[in-house]
Amino acid sequence: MPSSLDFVGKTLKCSNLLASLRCFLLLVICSITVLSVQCETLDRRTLQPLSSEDISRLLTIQDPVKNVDPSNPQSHLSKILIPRAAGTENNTLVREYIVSKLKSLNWHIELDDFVGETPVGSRRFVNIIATKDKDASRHVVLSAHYDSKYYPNYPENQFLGATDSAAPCAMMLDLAETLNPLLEAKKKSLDEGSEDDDETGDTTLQLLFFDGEEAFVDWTDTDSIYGARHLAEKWGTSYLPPSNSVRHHMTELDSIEHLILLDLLGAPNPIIRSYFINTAWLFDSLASVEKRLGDSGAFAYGDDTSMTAEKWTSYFRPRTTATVNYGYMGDDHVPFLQRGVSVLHLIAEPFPHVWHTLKIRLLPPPLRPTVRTSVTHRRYALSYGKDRPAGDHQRLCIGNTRKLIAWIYQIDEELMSAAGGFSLDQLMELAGLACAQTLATVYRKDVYPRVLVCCGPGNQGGDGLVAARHLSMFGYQPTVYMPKPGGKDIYKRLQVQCENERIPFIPPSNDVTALREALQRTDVIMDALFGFSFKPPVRAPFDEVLPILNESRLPILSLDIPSGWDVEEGDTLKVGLNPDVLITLTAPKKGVANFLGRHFLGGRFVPKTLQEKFDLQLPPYTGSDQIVELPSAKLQAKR
Ligand SMILES: NC(=O)C1=CN([C@@H]2O[C@H](COP(=O)(O)OP(=O)(O)OC[C@H]3O[C@@H](n4cnc5c(N)ncnc54)[C@H](OP(=O)(O)O)[C@@H]3O)[C@@H](O)[C@H]2O)[C@H](O)CC1
Ligand SMILES: [K+]
Repeated sequence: MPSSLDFVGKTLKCSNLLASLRCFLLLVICSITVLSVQCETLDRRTLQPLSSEDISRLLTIQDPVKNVDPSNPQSHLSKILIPRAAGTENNTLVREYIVSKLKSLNWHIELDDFVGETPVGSRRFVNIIATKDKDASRHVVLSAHYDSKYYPNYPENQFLGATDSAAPCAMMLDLAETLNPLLEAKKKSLDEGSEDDDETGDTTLQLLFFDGEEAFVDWTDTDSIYGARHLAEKWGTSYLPPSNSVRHHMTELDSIEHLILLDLLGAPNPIIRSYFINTAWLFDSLASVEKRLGDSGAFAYGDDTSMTAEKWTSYFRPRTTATVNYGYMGDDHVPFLQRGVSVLHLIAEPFPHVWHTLKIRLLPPPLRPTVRTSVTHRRYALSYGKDRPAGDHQRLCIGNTRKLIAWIYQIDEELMSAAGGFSLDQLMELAGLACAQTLATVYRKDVYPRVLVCCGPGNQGGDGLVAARHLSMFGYQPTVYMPKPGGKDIYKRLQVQCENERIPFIPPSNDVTALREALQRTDVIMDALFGFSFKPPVRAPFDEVLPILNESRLPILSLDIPSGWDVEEGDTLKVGLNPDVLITLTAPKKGVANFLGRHFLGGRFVPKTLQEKFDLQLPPYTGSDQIVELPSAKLQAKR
């Protein structure tokens, strides 16, 4: 499958990604070791800490990169990383690979094989259940899904789902391989009676590889998590034969100590949160294992200096009483959670920026330009916390947009008229501040310090300059890229203000070499290129700039409308940026009605008189916030 391998090489070879995979692998290995090998009782709230010897032993048992290295065609990751939608031949190939690897390690394999009804007809699904000690009556379960998203047509059907969830599956296989000698030694000493530990002796590690997690059409309660729904239902009514260690009427589900679900892991710098209070202690234990590893230098890898003992930063968002939980996401754990299983959901949130996008290099040679296609299906539902805006607001804003673009010009004009009393400087200051606040809300500065603020020649470029100044004040390290500066006096003054803040500028040029270099030193892109006055098609030098930004695979936050999108029609020409986050100013434009990323509203300057005049039903801002988050388009559709 040359196209897949080429794609993998291009996307995953970067050292920070490999370092990230490696870190997570170490972390999971160490934590699961603590859980399955060392701890005395699993439901206790403290786990026995790892000694320095334990850590070095775990690091030296096996090279932590070998199995997750996508440039090695023999790695587990390479073997799994093919399009593998449920019911396809490739899905069978991947399943056979997983099963054969685990069988060779002497794990007990059970297949949960069934036919399910999907919107595209009947499909076969097969969950893989791998148990180290089949006689043990209690299970610490580690799980991920091995299917990839189904698409009917080329090129979308080449979608690989690297983080979703090939990398987690490869991590689980690596874990099985790494821990196997320890688990076997433990079993042997228990069998020989040289270790007297009734509780851990009856607990084993179980790996669940779910099939059919992805929706065939759109994520709904019935078109998603086919494998997990089937298994949770089946296990809820399958009783274990009574024995010394199995109490009467104990179901397979009762045998699960904790179900740990890995999803969307493998991209650099994930933010992982605690979602459930009954596994918060486990989450904290993982964070402390991570600290132990990080501080001991175990994450340092190759030439990448960002993971040294002094520099590494945590993947775990600390739990505080003030932390607002977004509730749970629709994923394979839900049917288990609903039946009372204790769950730890380890998922990157926000989702990796490679997620929801297909980034496919088309082969055979000659290589065609990389195409980036928006994925039309999102597959999760976030239950919103109480502090979220009511779900109707986006509909109300967008519902009025037929005339909105004309209105927006008129609102702008009226704001800056004698009756409105505003100057452009004032509006731009508030707009730019809202944009900086959005970036700081989504991308924390210890993980995403280096922001490349890409500014266009119009007022939106001015918003970008204001945002760059505020970001610098907030402690970020912005760099401004403005290939074609606009002529207005206000932009020159804003540039002076940035220079006084010692913000570096990339010299204006039609040559994109400097941009490419700057992207190597960037953590997140702020797209302040074009706003509501953009008229397709994209002209030079921006026709070169937009694909370079997309291909960088860095997270993108767009101002007002993703650059290159038609304000009314959206990304119809497929040349626009594909941002993860959007901060709309004044009111959402019709063109972004189907934007699927996180969507904020800013521009808290529209006075009551204009809101009434233009019948703008804007959501309420909270306190002194300059922004308010809108429910995603997908959530709207689900309501
Ligand atoms: N009330 C508000 O919401 C406020 C919003 N603000 C921000 O301002 C922009 C709108 O600003 P405007 O100056 O009207 O225009 P843009 O920034 O969108 O862009 C105009 C420049 O872009 C060039 N352009 C247009 N189309 C193309 C293209 N296809 N290829 C290349 N270049 C293009 C255009 O070039 P010209 O050669 O045509 O002149 C312009 O130079 C809004 O979206 C908000 O972000 C205000 O800051 C505050 C109030
Ligand atoms: K933009």
